[in-house]
Amino acid sequence: MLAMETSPITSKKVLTLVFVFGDFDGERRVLLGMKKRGFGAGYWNGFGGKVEKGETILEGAVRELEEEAGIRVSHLERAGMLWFHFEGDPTGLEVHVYRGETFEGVVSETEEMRPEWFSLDKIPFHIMWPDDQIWWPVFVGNKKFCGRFRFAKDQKEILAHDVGIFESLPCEMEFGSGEWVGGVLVER
Ligand SMILES: Nc1ncnc2c1[nH]c(=O)n2[C@H]1C[C@H](O)[C@@H](COP(=O)(O)OP(=O)(O)OP(=O)(O)O)O1
Repeated sequence: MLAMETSPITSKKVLTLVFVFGDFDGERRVLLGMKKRGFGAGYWNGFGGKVEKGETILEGAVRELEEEAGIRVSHLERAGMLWFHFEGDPTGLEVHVYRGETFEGVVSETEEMRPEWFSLDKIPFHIMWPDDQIWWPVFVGNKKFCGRFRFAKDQKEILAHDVGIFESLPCEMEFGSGEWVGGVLVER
């Protein structure tokens, strides 16, 4: 067991993260975007960002997808929640993960993201946030999940994490309490 926090979390930012899936002649692919600027630049990721005042988290997810990839989804399914804490930073990140299947519009490069479809057996984990490969199998397995990750100050090394599979969301897991189980996937 690893202690959950060594520096306290006193505030949080709420963010969204959207993955759109598609079938290409029987091959299942996911749309990822290369982040071109700002936080997470240089990583492939889903699409998303901060939820703005006056919008719901779902509305924020739909807006960010359109702003970053040029496409509009009519339905997003809630898939999971991720919490991130960087050593020494009192602001934690609460990320709401969604999956989409159908969309309108043409996938387009934007100022923030360069989108590309990836076959599910060729996900570029080595150029993604290091936590992604931990929760990804649960996510693509269509299970609802929640995960907590404590990163070192360098924002690269994961010091502790805890990922759980749940019947429904929100999950019975909290950001700032309990113990984080180092490197273990916990079925709850
Ligand atoms: N560790 C990790 N793994 C996977 N995905 C993420 C993280 N940390 C993250 O923040 N994310 C995701 C969550 C969001 O989708 C983006 C970050 O959003 P950001 O670019 O900061 O928000 P915007 O509102 O688009 O920012 P600006 O418009 O101010 O540039 O990464």
